[in-house]
Amino acid sequence: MIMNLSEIGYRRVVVKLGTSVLTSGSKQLDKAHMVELARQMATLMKAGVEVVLCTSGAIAAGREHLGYPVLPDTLANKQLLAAVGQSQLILAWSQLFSIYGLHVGQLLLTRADLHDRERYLNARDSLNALLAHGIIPIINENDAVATNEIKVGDNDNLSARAALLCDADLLILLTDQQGLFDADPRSNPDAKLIKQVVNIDDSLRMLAGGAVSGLGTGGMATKLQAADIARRAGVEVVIASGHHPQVIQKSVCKVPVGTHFTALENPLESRKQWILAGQATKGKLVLDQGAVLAVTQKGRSLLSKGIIEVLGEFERGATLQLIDRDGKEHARGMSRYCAKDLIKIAGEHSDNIESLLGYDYGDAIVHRNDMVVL
Ligand SMILES: Nc1ncnc2c1ncn2[C@@H]1O[C@H](COP(=O)(O)OP(=O)(O)O)[C@@H](O)[C@H]1O
Ligand SMILES: N[C@@H](CCC(=O)OP(=O)(O)O)C(=O)O
Repeated sequence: MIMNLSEIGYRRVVVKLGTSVLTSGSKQLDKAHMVELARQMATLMKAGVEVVLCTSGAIAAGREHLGYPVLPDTLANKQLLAAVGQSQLILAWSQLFSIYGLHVGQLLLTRADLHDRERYLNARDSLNALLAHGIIPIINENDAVATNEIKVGDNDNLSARAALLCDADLLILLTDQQGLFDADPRSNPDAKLIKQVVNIDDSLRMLAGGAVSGLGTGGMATKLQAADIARRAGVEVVIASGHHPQVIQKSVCKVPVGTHFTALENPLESRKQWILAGQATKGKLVLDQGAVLAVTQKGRSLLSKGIIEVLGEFERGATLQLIDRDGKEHARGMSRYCAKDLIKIAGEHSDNIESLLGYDYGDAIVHRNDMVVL
């Protein structure tokens, strides 16, 4: 297939490779296939498209290197395998890209690096510096040190956050299926490929199941979360098979492949992207119907009057999920009050905040500038 790289529509691309692609379903890294993927990425770099690689496979590589016979069970064992495997993985990528005269630079991130605004900006500078020098940034989660508390948890979400971090215009999630199907194709042979997605809603989320076997994390459910984060920030997304011929080139040249997600025309501003992508949610506020309407339809801040219940323990500045009585999440945002204060003022008129607490940080519990409506 001849592709006209001069007509490429994208400037900066994040490619995420799942364990399923890197091992081709086996118990070891499939280096023959990795070299083909490296070749496709190198071709793009040479054509002037900047490529950021988000690679899984550390745990699989660790298991291969140590001859570990069974899947890791405990967190400590996963960390052990990731510590051994990450060095094998980056060595493999470094050798494979060197065939094409390219250098790589490694960034191992945790949620904490994306949570803190200063660290977030530092990581962004480092990514930009690598790209400015024609070096391929290779990202993975820092599994060896990350506990569940500070883990992003899966590389699909991590790659979406990376796409925001480096202001990419395309995110390509490569896996062992042709794309998103209307049911898990492993258990439903008649499942149909969904070629185009313009809106991610609950009915679509219902179709996306978890990972079924091996070392994959999250299955299609986390890929859909990643696609949602990315497209809200104005990044287009492709989910496709990592074994489809020329899949990376085709995605970048807009040749239809897998499932394509259109980006929102009016992407979130950078601070809101950070709220959505960087933070772990620490608690939930249950809103009455009027508050849900005010927040989602009228662009208002959340006031104490509309809060029915406060769930979880959190400090001021924590990111919270704003949910309705049925538990459906409508928005996410940063709270100007801690949980203990909110328990006292929930359901109360804003005028009473000062008398109830002895101080007040303003009427808005979650200000609309600190909120992302989902
Ligand atoms: N609706 C769906 N469409 C496609 N795949 C699905 C769907 N629901 C669940 N899956 C599963 O998701 C798996 C891919 O996710 P995962 O195992 O985490 O791969 P990776 O290692 O590439 O991230 C597929 O093998 C498939 O069984
Ligand atoms: N960070 C882990 C992979 C986590 C993950 O999300 O895996 P996958 O679902 O295969 O993309 C590793 O390198 O093994």
